[in-house]
Amino acid sequence: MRFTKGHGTGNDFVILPDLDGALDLTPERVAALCDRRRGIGADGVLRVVRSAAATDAPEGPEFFMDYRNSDGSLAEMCGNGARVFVRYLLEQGLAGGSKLEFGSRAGVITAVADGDEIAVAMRRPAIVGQSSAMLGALQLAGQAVDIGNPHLVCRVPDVDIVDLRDAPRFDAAFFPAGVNVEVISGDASLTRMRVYERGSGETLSCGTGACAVAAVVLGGADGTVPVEVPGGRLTITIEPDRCWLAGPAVLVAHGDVLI
Ligand SMILES: N[C@@H](CCC[C@H](N)C(=O)O)C(=O)O
Repeated sequence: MRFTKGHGTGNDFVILPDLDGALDLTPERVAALCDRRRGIGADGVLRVVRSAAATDAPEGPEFFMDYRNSDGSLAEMCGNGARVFVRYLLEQGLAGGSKLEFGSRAGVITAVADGDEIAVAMRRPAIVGQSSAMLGALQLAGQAVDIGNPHLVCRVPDVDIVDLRDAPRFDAAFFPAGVNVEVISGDASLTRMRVYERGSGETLSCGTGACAVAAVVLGGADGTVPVEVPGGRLTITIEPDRCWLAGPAVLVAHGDVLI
C-alpha cells in the first residue's frame, strides 16, 4: 500500500490514497500505522477517497478527507490534516489552481494555497459554555468551543509548566463524545497554546484547537490571532461566517507500507 507522510506545524499524518474506497481501514490498522515504534508513526491518518466512494461525504467536491486519530477513532474535523490533505492533492496533481474545495465530516472545506502556506476555511467556532478538566492534580476551568469537533480552552499562567503526559479528566456529561483540551497563555497579539488531543495525546499542534483558542481570546468577536504551538505558528482569522486557519503544510516522504 502506498503512503505519504506529511505534517502541518508538527501535527503529523500518514496519508493513504484510496481513491476508489477499496481499503479496509480498521481502527487497529490505523493504530498500527500511527505507532511510532512499530509503525510509520503519526498523530493521525488521512485517507484520500473520491466522494462518490465514501459513505459520509457531503455533496459537491470530488474528494473526501477521511480523518482518523492515532488510536483509530473517527473525528469530525482536523484543521492541520485538512491543510496537509490539500498539499497532497496539489502535489499529486489531483487538484490544481490555488483555490479548491473538498469534503470532510464537518462539511465542505474551502482551501487557498499560497506558496508554503495553506489556509482552510472552516465553520466559525461557537463558544458553547463553561466546563473544567483535571490535569493530574490541577483543576482548570475553561470555555467549551465547538468547531465541528469539541474543545475545552483553559487559561494558565504558563503553558510550559502544565503536565500533558496523561489524558485530562473531563465532565463526560458535558462532553459525551470526549474533548480536546487546550491550555493557553498570552493575549490576542500572540497566544501560546499546548494541546492534549482526543484520540491522539499531546501533539505539537492542533488546527481546530487553535481556532477554538482564537474564539476564546477574541471573546467571541471577529479578528486575527497568531497562535504559537510547540510545532510552529498558525494564524487564525475569524470572520462573521467562517474561520480561516493558515500555516505551513509539508510532505516529507512517499513509500510503501507493509502492515
Ligand atoms: N489535530 C487536529 C484535530 C484532530 C481531531 C481531534 N483529535 C479530535 O478528536 O477531535 C487539528 O489540527 O485540528
